[in-house]
Amino acid sequence: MHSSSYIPKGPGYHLDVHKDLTASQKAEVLLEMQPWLAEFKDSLIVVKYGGNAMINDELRAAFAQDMVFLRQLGLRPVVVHGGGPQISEMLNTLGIKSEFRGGLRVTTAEAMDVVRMVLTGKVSRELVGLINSYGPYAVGMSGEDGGLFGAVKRRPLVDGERVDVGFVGDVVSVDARSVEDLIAAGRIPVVSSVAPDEDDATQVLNVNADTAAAALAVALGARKLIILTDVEGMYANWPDRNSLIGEIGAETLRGMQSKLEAGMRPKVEACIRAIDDGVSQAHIIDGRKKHSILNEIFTSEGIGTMVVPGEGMTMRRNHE
Ligand SMILES: Nc1ncnc2c1ncn2[C@@H]1O[C@H](COP(=O)(O)OP(=O)(O)O)[C@@H](O)[C@H]1O
Ligand SMILES: CC(=O)N[C@@H](CCC(=O)OP(=O)(O)O)C(=O)O
Repeated sequence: MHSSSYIPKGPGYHLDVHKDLTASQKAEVLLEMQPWLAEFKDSLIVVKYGGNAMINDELRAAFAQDMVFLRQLGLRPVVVHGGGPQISEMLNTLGIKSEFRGGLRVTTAEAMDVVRMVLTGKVSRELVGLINSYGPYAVGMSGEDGGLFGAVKRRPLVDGERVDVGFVGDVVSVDARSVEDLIAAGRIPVVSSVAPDEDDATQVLNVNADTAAAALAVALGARKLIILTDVEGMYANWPDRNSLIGEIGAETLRGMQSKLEAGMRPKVEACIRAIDDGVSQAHIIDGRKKHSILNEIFTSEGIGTMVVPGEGMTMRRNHE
């Protein structure tokens, strides 16, 4: 059960939250949205919601509300979710050991069952339920449904060597028709990153959710890919907090790729892949801040790190 103090259900709720603003200040806030609403109305936006950004009920509720709000404003959000910490917790409870290599979970057959159960059976169900508590739009599906994803086994480079990480896949084909059908019906598709193995129809593979989100954004011809995570964005000199990147060209980012630490690596790879294949903006933003996605889309200064085609880099000043 969620406490009623933070679930903004009724129209009266916001009156209390914004009691310190005058009527004209409230109107100013709404009006700042106007040019961005004109720009992004009807836009298809793929949002990657990471496990580390799902850390409490309040954040999860705010995210669900944002998805419904975007949909009601006429945008077309599609959610691809992760659930790494939730998978680790379940593996731990079941006494199954798991480790990461090159940012990917080494996935045994036994662990794969748990990955599928947690992502499709638990995280997806909870997210769909929460979104639908604000408006009945969300429909959950996995990369296995309607032939959405096809994947092949992935062998990442770790310290210059190819390593076997088990049943881990990379998406190599996307048939987005099932997702497009849902969008056309006014739904918010909520996709979990499990995909059938193209080399063995009886096997499913564990796909990093950043990778899956990028592949889907490309296949749908999305206007934006937005990756929510547990940092403010990408830092040029991690962990120097004064080095938060505001905007960066994909070519410049490509040159920084080899020096990146785990965690950020799949996100940067996903952003570059999306931009290379026609998505015009990819963002890494802070999922620990409530409604960060609204700040990204509807304010002039935006939030977090934006990746665009080409070269160059500007830093983000005056961030919190
Ligand atoms: N250059 C960087 N900028 C920001 N974060 C970085 C960087 N390099 C590594 N990281 C790490 O990446 C983490 C985000 O990845 P991860 O924990 O896998 O998130 P998620 O669960 O949202 O997918 C950050 O919390 C941070 O520790
Ligand atoms: C291959 C691989 O590592 N898969 C991820 C899938 C979930 C995921 O990506 O979750 P986050 O977005 O929360 O990190 C895993 O098993 O944790």
